[in-house]
Amino acid sequence: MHIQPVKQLKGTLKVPGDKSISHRSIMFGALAKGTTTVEGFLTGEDCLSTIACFRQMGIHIEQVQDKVTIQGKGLYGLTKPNSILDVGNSGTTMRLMSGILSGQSFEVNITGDASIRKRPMDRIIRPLTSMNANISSLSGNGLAPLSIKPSLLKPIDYISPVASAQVKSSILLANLYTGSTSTVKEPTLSRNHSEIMLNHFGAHVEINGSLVTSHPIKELFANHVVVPSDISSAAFFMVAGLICPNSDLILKDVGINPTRDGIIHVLKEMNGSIEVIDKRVVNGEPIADLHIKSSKLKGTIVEGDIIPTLIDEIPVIAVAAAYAEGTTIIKDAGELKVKETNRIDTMVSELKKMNIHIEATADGMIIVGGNRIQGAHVQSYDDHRVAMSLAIAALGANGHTRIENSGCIAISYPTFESDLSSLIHI
Ligand SMILES: O=C(O)C1=C[C@@H](OP(=O)(O)O)[C@@H](O)[C@H](O)C1
Ligand SMILES: C=C(OP(=O)(O)O)C(=O)O
Repeated sequence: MHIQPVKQLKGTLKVPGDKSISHRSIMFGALAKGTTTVEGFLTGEDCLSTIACFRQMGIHIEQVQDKVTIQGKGLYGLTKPNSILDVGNSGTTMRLMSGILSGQSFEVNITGDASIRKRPMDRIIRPLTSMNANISSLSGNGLAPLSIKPSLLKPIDYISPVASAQVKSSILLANLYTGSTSTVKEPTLSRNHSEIMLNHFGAHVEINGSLVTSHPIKELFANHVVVPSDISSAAFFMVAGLICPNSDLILKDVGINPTRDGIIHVLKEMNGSIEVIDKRVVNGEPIADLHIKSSKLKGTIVEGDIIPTLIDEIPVIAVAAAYAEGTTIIKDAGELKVKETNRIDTMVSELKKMNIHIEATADGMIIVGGNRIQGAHVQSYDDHRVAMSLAIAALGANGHTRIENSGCIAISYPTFESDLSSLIHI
């Protein structure tokens, strides 16, 4: 991808559907009785991997652009796939599906791409094994490929060492097969889309702060799902609109669930002009339009309980910090090291090439803003969020930027480049 600096960004944009909610609509739709319909589905490669896996397990799924119909077969309707399940680049698919597969009466192996095979799976293997799942790492090192064999699951009261919606959801899904009550306590609350959507499908999941209780149910029932626009995708345009001069953007129908909206708080704290307009609720998920205007940003500290609510947005927050006056410190974000890449290392190495003052710390980064930012030849390391964050950094730089391996953007935001072009006024 080639990016030239821009003079301003202007217009209205509806970014594609939320990735987390899109994955869950397929999984829960497959396990529900009856026909589930989805609108606003994200056609990113990760969500298409989820569709492919469930098709391989005998679920009829029709997908035409962002409209999906799933013929659910109930909690016990999945069938043994003919070959290994491949989640591609998607950690969410691997970890949530493992919870579901632990409760099936067939044996299955799951794998994914080179990045997935380096990401920690012991974080789900441990609690699922405590639930009596027969799940193991085929290489014996806590990494995928995983093998899952049939077993009779029992409930768990799990105190999670990590605030991870993927770990929490994996346990909630496995608990559908225990006929009993399980709880998960997190160090700080992670995104709660599974809890909200499971209840929308007739489950009984209680949320008490960072403690979630899954009560026994007989079955899930099909429903209609409207997917909000993904705040993690909108984040790129929030930062772009703030750092590019004379900009004025409206981002439509963005999911602003409080377990996901940390980026709005941080950018406002940095003096960003973001107005949250027309708040409403769809399928239990709060959404709103966001009005973004160019702003003179200042540095801030991002740490503590807010981190899980903006974990995927930290790469682009680092870009905002580079354009701000003063120093920004990001702490408590060690989870960034186990994403598609080590996002602390990849962002630090590539933003340095753009003449940005940024240093890695043990659990985050320190960015000193206000330097003259230079266009450069940079790498995505096949990490979609890194690629898009670098594209945003390039919009306000001096000179041209070339981003290698930008094709990975299709993992979460296939129309990123054309959406960006639609707002550019050179
Ligand atoms: O549950 C989900 O849909 C997700 C949870 C987060 O991962 P962790 O659970 O590993 O924090 C996030 O980074 C990922 O993009 C999507
Ligand atoms: C970490 C991410 O996704 P996943 O864990 O599903 O691969 C992401 O989209 O930034």
